[in-house]
Amino acid sequence: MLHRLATSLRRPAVPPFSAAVRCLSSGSVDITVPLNFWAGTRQTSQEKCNTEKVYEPATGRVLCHLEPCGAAEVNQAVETAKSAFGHWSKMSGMERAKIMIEAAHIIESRREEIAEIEVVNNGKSITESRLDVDSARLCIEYYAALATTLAGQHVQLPGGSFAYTRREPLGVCVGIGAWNYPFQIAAWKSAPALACGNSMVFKPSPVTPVTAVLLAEVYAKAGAPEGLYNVVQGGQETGSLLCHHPDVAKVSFTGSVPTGKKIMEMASQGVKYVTLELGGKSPLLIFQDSDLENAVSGALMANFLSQGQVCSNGTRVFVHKDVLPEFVEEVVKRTRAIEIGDPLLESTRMGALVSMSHLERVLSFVDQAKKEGATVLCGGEPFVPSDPKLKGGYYMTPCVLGNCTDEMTCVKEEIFGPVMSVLSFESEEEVLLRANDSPLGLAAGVFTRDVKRAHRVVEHLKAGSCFINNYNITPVEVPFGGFKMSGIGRENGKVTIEHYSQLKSVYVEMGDVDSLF
Ligand SMILES: NC(=O)c1ccc[n+]([C@@H]2O[C@H](COP(=O)([O-])OP(=O)(O)OC[C@H]3O[C@@H](n4cnc5c(N)ncnc54)[C@H](O)[C@@H]3O)[C@@H](O)[C@H]2O)c1
Repeated sequence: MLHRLATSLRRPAVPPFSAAVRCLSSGSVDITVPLNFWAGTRQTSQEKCNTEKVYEPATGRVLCHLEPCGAAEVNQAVETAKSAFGHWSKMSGMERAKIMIEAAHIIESRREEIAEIEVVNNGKSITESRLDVDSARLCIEYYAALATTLAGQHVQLPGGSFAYTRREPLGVCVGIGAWNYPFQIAAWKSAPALACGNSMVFKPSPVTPVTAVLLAEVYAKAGAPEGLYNVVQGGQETGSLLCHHPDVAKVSFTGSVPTGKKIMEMASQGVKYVTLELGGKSPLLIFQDSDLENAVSGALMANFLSQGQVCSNGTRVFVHKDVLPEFVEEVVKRTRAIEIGDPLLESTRMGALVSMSHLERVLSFVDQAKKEGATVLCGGEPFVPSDPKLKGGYYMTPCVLGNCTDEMTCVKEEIFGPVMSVLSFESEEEVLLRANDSPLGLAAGVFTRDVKRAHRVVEHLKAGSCFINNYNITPVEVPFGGFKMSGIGRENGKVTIEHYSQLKSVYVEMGDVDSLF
């Protein structure tokens, strides 16, 4: 997911924070500092016996050991968040905005450092990682500006009486993140939460624990009160402790549909607010009148960013039968040309998948597709880079599957890897029915030169984010979220303020009480 490329490709105006940690190389990083953060500082966990290995996807090396937080640590983090809430929620929007803008400046100055560490932990290319850091910064800037605009309403009532509303924060909010956009997800959740006056305890995925704690350091350095944004590490047990915690007012979750259902269930026990950003199996419709070069570019953007590990990916590519041969020839040619390898190199366009088990899962979807009658037009194989230090990394060649039909597993299930399924269609009516035939509805795209068709098609697509003549562009000013089982609530845009605040109505009597008794 990208925000506007043109603005985001610029270099930061401020020099990097620390030259000493710049220009990391794959296979050279060991992380030994504690990865939990609360009460304004990094914290070690007491659960030393349950440490888990965290890997560097580019090399397969162990990068660090994760110390999952148990009940005692979760309680401490929530307690410190509660105490910060008391102070932060009383501050004016302007005061909060000042600290958030400072955090954005720090991110800009540390852009390269954060982007490189994200690459080392996640395996995506440095080019994409920089754009993720920019998106995180822009999100914080955007909500800092909105923090200054939060206000209630005044309602005139009979006899000079009146009412007013106050937009108030919820309290301690929990963020639980997926591993595909670790730093960006942490920012997309914390920025609106903090702007509204909440505090946050964030739990990153145990696969990518490293950069959420950098964000904690950034907020602290920017002047946030101690405990405003905290990080607890761990997997489902830690997550579940957070969801059940009586002092938590809201859970904002990004991850898979099955986990999302569990989160909703747990939150329901405390009648807590939830935001769910879940999986997708989105359609991309390419009509016969499309600008084909742009349509091919769009299909590549819809499938191969972050090694295909993007929730909104348009993996069901429906192409009108009249342009199918031409489309397939070009998309295969350009997919074969994607440079795979060391994600820290500028020339790399596709890095490593996040883990060995995930790579194996994605490859098994390709095998299954072959068994079900799809044709592998290119890729779908494990890839071993020539650089010896990358031999243990989790690479595969990006795959285009042809001859796909709607019943195939590769067309029905979220693969979450670099695998594009190409399907043929004949009419608008038919393709709309097929595109909407999914329990998921995160995103959808259409390529056509016919402006009426574009808007007609979008009106009928059952998806939260629709793209006309582009794909996977996510400006922070625009709401993002799913229809159907792809989620509840929105991230980004003005509307998200409503998901992190509540209205209090205040009635003011200017006359006497007109008592019935
Ligand atoms: N809609 C979006 O914005 C969006 C963005 C990114 C990823 N995703 C989705 O995320 C999925 C991939 O991410 P993943 O593999 O990390 O997902 P996941 O559901 O396995 O895990 C997500 C997070 O939930 C935590 N978790 C797992 N079980 C839990 C439980 N019982 N209680 C509390 N927390 C628990 C994990 O530790 C992790 O932090 C894909 O389906 C993808 O589409 C959606």
